[in-house]
Amino acid sequence: MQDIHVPETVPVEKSYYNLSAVQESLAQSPIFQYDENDIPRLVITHEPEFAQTLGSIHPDAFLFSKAVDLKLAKQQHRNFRETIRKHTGALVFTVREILLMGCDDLRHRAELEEFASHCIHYRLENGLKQEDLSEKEVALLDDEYKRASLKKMTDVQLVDVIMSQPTIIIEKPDPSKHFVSHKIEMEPLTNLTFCRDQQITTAKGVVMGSMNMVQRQMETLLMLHVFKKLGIPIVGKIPAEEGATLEGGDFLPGGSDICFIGCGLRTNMKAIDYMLRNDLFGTRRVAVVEDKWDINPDRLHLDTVFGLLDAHNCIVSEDIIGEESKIKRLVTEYVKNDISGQYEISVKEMEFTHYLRENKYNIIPIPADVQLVLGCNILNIGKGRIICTHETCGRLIVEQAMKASASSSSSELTSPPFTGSVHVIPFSEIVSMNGGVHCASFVCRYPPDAQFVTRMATPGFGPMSNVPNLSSPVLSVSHSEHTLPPVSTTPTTKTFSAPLIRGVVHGIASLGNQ
Ligand SMILES: NC(=[NH2+])NCCC[C@H](N)C(=O)O
Repeated sequence: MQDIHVPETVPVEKSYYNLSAVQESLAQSPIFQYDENDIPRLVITHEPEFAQTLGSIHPDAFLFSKAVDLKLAKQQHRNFRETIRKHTGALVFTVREILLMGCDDLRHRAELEEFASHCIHYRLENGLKQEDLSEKEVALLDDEYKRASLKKMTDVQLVDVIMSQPTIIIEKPDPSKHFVSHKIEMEPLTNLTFCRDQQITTAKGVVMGSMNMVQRQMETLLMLHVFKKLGIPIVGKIPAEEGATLEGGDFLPGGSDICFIGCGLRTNMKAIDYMLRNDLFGTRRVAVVEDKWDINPDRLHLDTVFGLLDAHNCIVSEDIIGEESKIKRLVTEYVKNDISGQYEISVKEMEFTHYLRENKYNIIPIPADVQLVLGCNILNIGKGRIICTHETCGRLIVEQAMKASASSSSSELTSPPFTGSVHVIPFSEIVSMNGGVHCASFVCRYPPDAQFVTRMATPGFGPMSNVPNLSSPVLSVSHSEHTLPPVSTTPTTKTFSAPLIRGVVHGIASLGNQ
C-alpha cells in the first residue's frame, strides 16, 4: 500500500469552506428579480477558460463574432466581477467556483462525480459493434469503469470534464487485437460565459429556460445543478419537448407592474404562452417585444438592443426605433385579469419605442455601430448604477442627465431624467463571443422596497475572493417582509456611502466562526 503523507498543516482551499455559509445567506429571503433597477444579492457568471479557446478555433460555428484572447478575457472578467462586488456587496461567483465549493464534503464530491459521469460518453466507430467485443472489453465501456476513473480525479479535473463534455471514440482496426482510441470528440460549453441565458429570474423566481441552439443546450442542465447545489428553488421549467424555447437575454423586468420579453430568434411564443398560462412572470403586465423582420444574430436577444437605466429611463438601439425602421420591434401587451387571473391582450403590435413613450420612459438612442459591439448591453447594479462597456453609450447616458439638470424645465423629457452613475469597463474579449455584461450575468436581486442603511463593516473576516471585501465601506439592506437576521458584529457609527448587505455579512460572520 502506498504511504500516505499527511503534512503538519493542511492548507484549506478557499473553495472548500464557504458553501454552507453561502446557502445560509441565500436562504434568508426568496430568490427573485422584480426590477433591473434593484440591488443584486447574487450574481453568477463564468470566467472564460479552455472551452472558450476551443470556441475561438471557429468563432462563427460556436456563435462568437471573433476569437478570444484568453488572458485578456480573464483579466476583463475578473475586473467585471470586482466592479459588481465593490459597488453592491453582492455574492459574486463563477460556475467553476460553485462546482468546486464544498467538495471536501463527500456528499458534494459524490454529486460532482455523478454529474461528471453524465458528461462522458463512449462511442464505437468504424463498424465496431458491441457484439464484436470480448467480455473484458464490454466491461471497459461500462458506467462502473467510467465512475472508477472519475473517483480518482481531483475536483478541478471533474470540472474540466464537465466543461469539455468528451466522447471517447473507440475503434478496432485489427479485429484480433484489443480495441483502441486515438480520438476524443468534445462538446465544450463554449458559451457558458453567458449565464443570463439558461434561465430567467422573474418576480416569481428562477424559471429554467430551453436553449434554442444545439451548441448551448447542455448549459441548462449544468445551471440546474448549480442552483440545486446553492439551494436555489426552481419555480418552473419551459417544456423543451414541446418545441418551446426561451433564453434569459430576452427578459428584462421593470418592477412589479411590468416586464419585457423578447420573441424572435431565440425565444418563441410557445414558451411565452407557457409562462403566461402558468403565471411565471409575476407582473401585472407583460410586454412581448416581437422581432418579426430582423432575426439577426447581431441583435439576437432583447438585451442586445434595449436596456433599463432606472424606472423612467432606457436605452434603445437607434436602428430599431420608429415606424419607418425596417427592423422595428412590435409590442403586444398582456394584462392580468383580476377576476380570472388570466392574462389578456391589451395592446396589439404597437411599435416598441412608441409603447415605451406611452409608458413614460425617456429613451436614449444608441448609435447602431455601438449596438453592434454590444454597447446597449448594460448591467444595472441597482438604484441607477450602470455598468457599461462602451464609452459612447456611457457618455450618451450621462449627457442626457447633464442636459436635464442644466435646463430647469427638462422640457423634452416626459419623465424625470436619469440621475444614476455610469461605470465603463473594458469587456472586448467577452464581446468577441457576442455578448456583453448583461448576457454574462445571472442576477437575483433584493426586493424593491429594501431599505438602505449606511454602516461600517467590522474588519477581521476577510479577505476572501468570493465575498465582498469587508475592509471597504458597505451599506446594509433590510426589508420589512424578508427581514434579515442581525449581523453578529458591532456596527460603528462611522458613515460611508458604499454598501454592505446584511445577509452577506451574516454569511461571512458564520464563516468567521468556523
Ligand atoms: N443575453 C445575451 N444577449 N446573450 C448573448 C449570447 C451570445 C452567445 N454567443 C449566443 O449566441 O448564444
